Amino acid sequence: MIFEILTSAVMGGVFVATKFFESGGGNDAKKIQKICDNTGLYVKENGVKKSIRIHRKSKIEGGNEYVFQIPLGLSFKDFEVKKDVLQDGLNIKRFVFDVSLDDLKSLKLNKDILKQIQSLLEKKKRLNKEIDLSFDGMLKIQVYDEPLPTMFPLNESVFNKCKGWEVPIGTSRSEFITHDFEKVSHLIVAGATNTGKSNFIKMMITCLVHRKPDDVKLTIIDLKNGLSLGRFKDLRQTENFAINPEQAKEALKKVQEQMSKTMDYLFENGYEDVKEAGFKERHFVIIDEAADIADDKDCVEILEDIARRGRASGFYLVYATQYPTTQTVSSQVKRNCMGRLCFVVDSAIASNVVLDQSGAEDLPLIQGRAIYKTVKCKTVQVPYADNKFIQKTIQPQINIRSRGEKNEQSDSQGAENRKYTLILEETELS
Ligand SMILES: Nc1ncnc2c1ncn2[C@@H]1O[C@H](COP(=O)(O)OP(=O)(O)OP(=O)(O)O)[C@@H](O)[C@H]1O
Repeated sequence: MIFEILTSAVMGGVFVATKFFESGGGNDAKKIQKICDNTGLYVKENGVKKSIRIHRKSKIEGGNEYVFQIPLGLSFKDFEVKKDVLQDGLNIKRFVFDVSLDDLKSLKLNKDILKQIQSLLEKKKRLNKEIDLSFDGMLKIQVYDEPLPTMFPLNESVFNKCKGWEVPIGTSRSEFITHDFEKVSHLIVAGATNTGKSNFIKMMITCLVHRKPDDVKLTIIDLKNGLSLGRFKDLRQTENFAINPEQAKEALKKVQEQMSKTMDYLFENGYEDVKEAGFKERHFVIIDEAADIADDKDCVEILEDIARRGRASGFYLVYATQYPTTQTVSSQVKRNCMGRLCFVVDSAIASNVVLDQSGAEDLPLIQGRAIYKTVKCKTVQVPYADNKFIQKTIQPQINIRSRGEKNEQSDSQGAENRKYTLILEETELS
């Protein structure tokens, strides 16, 4: 009996110690204050040193949030630029006992119990905390016990989490995040080369045609020579497909005409927008590498028009670029695109163009890692869309066209002829 009480007490102690060390021994706040002091993040007033002061600590999913008052004379930016120093400081030479409740339950109450506990205690892991900083009059530092996953594979269950006109954006540390085009009609997607923009667009199109096969219409402008989005060209939902600036201009003109007709209809019938009119259809205008048409005045004017009038008429813009500058993302487009998804960029200036704040230049070099912003910024890992999964998912939506038609048809055309038509492939026998 005494033996059982003693071992239970030891096991309980191990578990409590594990949790205590995992949460930073309860002293991450003190550690943050110390790091700030050591790195010069304090002021001197009349010879008296003034450091950051802890205001509140609260539990958040996956970690803790610490709220600090910062002394007059320091700015949020001063702390933001020291993010790496703070994060490394919290992780320096720290080990935790990686012992879960299940591990403890697996212990057997016999004479080997001490050996079993010893082997559990040897099961150590290095701390790998990540932090996020924000400011709302107070400095908020979120300390997460685990880093974000570096891979979030796309599968059908990810699509099933979306409702209405939502598409997956990714997972943050605490939640699955979607973008709802009915709430925020237009989206800018930016990031340096090879960071995951095209993957996001492919994933988004696959989701839309899978979830809304009869209601979604697509204009796809793939200025990466059609290489990245070519597999969507023959979807029955694709009304326009362009691979160069001339074709892009043609496609955009058609979209603008359609949009104007819809606006006229809404006006003549006294509707405020397509939602009120009960229209189910939504038309997505998707441009991958928009910088290539950013100096074409006609194209830019149409894009600005879509960004301005598209919400009411059900035309949604997805504007992706590798080069976010004030020249490639016009102020009109930007003002009307309240959704932003920014992968790592090369400078704080580029981050500012997309997000109106720095931060995306400091993202880790992990493909698919991005900052998503509508109102607040959230760091996410975007789902990775395997081409085989995409192909399998979109296959039922692909029109089969005759070989002759395939050769004849210019890349930007064919929408009207192709819509809802099944044209069988010619064979030697036909
Ligand atoms: N969400 C993701 N998770 C994991 N890996 C990804 C993710 N997105 C992209 N990748 C990887 O990164 C590679 C480049 O992705 P992608 O083609 O989307 O980049 P990009 O930003 O469009 O590049 P570029 O502008 O140069 O065309 C992909 O081939 C894939 O291996």
